[in-house]
Amino acid sequence: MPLMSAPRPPLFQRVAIIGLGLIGGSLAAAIREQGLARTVVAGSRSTRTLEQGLALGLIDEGSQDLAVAVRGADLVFVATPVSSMGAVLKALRPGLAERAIVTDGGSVKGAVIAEARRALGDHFPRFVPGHPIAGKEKSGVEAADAGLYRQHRVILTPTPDTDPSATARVSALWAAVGAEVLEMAPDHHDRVLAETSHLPHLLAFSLVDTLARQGDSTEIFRYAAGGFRDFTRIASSDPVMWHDIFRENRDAVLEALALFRDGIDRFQNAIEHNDDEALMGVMTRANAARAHFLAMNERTSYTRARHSDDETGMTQQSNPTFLARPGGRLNGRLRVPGDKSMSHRAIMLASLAEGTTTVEGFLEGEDALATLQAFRDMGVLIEGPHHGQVIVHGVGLHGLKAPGKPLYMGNSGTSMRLLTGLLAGQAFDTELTGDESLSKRPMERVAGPLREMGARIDTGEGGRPPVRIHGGQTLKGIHYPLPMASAQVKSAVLLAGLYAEGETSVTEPAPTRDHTERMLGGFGVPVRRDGATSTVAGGARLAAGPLDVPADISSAAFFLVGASIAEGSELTLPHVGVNPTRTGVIDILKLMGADIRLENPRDSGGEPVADLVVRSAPLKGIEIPRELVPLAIDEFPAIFIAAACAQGETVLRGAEELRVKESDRIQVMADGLAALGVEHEVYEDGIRIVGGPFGGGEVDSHGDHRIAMSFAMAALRASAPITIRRCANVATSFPGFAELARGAGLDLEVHASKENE
Ligand SMILES: O=C(O)C1=C[C@@H](OP(=O)(O)O)[C@@H](O)[C@H](O)C1
Ligand SMILES: C=C(OP(=O)(O)O)C(=O)O
Repeated sequence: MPLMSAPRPPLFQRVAIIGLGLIGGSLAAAIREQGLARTVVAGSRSTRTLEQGLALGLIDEGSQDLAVAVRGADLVFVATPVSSMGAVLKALRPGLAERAIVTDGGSVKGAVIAEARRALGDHFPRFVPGHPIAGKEKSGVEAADAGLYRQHRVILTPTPDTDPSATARVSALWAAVGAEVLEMAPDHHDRVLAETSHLPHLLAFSLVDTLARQGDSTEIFRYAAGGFRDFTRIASSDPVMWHDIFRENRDAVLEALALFRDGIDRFQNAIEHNDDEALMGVMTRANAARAHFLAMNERTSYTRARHSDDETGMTQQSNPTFLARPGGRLNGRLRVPGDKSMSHRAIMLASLAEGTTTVEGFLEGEDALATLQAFRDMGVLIEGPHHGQVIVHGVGLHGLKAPGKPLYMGNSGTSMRLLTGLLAGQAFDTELTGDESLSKRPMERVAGPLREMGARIDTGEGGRPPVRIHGGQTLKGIHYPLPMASAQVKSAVLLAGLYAEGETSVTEPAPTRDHTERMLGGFGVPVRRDGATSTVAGGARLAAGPLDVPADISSAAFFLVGASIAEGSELTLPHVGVNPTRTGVIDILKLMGADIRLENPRDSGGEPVADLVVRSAPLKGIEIPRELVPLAIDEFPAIFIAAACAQGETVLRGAEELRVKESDRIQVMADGLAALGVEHEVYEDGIRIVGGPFGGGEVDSHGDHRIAMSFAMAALRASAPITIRRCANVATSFPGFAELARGAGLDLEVHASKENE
């Protein structure tokens, strides 16, 4: 919002900046640039600094007398070193107007608040402690930069005595200069900063000093390459400032240092004792944690990033918008990412196995990563993922450890439901949480049968997450007739059955995906299958072995539909899993007239795979056979788009399960179709869609990955662009979708936007 067009009243009349260095000078510059105050005054002991400030146009006036500098100001920003804050506040106090708000930029809050309370006396409620987290290695007024605070965080730490209206005005100022403002208790701030800023600075100073004191230090520095330079960049920071910070935040810094010392001792031990597992454990956990915070800082959609956001409210989510333009066709050969259902199960079973399992083709999407992270949190050493390869060092059926915090399942129903079954048999308690969408999905469907087995499980309001599982229960095998066709419920019961006395069996009303049964077999645990009933015996041991995860037919489905509806298309999708419990989408599209061929059918570790070849073909509307519904359950959003492009009507019934997926997929698809002008009628358990030409428009995916990707494909046949909102969750099942689709010929742009889900 640069100062241009319509004049608006400035936020403040007269702002006094005390201490015109990088931090104070940059705020002065930003206030100037944005027209946020009529007058900016500076107070500084140094005439040279004041002259520079005037010469650079940062301030209108300056005074060496701080009480004079603040006279008549409605906002005072103190940006002097923390150690001098008490004296500075005392010096300016006599000049403060009654309603003046005072705020600061000190990087330690507890000590500054104590000083401010003493120095300001009855004016203390108008003091708003703050800390802009921004800086450069350069210092001084000449480094002032109006953009310094843009997209940086500012933490305000008001006390119970702080006047909320003063906090609100300071917050408005920081927001106006482009910062993201958050509030935090002062001691929390000091602890967090000790760990994330003060400790790394201390380590950088210490490492450089330690090496410099050695006799041959010039040698070391001459040959020190990137690692040394990267690690010690911050040792160039201002020693006086850091001296103050270490002193003022003494307790929290010492605590952080003690924590670090424990960590470094563990590292030393592992090297000394050639403990490869411990060493790899430290580094793979560190890799994962770093990926987590990078994603958080870059505000990418990322399960682990969102987790932290939920916990701390620290960052706002970026939730991209897809803009898909009409026309085009799809051509080429493209491998879609690994199967999501199998990736979840691979991590789970490999973790419970004895020995090391190498998984190839693992889906590096958020849902599968949520499962992976959960097992890391329960002490399993997992290397990767790296180009789809994951190496899991199994801990055996009883080797999981209690996690230190609730396990976050993100957007993933499969993770939460399967884990509920698996955790019901553990000796420790666990809690499973999820994002906004998952928190609305039914969990009693798994908790119910598990309780029949003797598990103790609490679900949240209305039977939804969080799910609390009380460990240490003795489970007994049951026979459970599934009330709905759900592979997740079936799998949860079978996984609990591994821990139960005797046999556990489930009978399903219609066939659903059987990856759990097949993969258990692959790990050497026999699953007896008798018609619709599958049975496992408790206490079996899982034996590790290599696993290959084929490409996900659910992800291929978007391309099967896209190539079918866009004239002139021909696509080859290699190595797709074609387990007969998953191929409903191929059967349905073929019934509609699609031209899809399965080439090179083969077996891959107990799962059938093939290369799919699809060519565009005129589609016709059909009545979808009910028995195909569970075999295509995740593909209906894409099938609805095929129906919209078909000649005649397509009718789906018996699909009420679609209402409890990541969104209500019947209603949300119907709303999107309505936006494009596609005629349809909604039923409780399905939909009727009348095919024909349709337009563009704006569609809300409701954060549902499959809805977003389906409407992207619809653009191939729309007469105008389709804008699809809230597409971040595409990364749950199909990271890289936009690039892959674009490479095949879809005109798709991804725009960043900052909407919260
Ligand atoms: O077991 C699985 O991996 C899945 C089962 C299905 O859910 P339901 O069991 O709820 O039908 C499916 O929708 C989901 O994407 C994955
Ligand atoms: C329903 C789905 O997944 P989940 O239940 O694991 O969230 C899906 O991927 O379409």
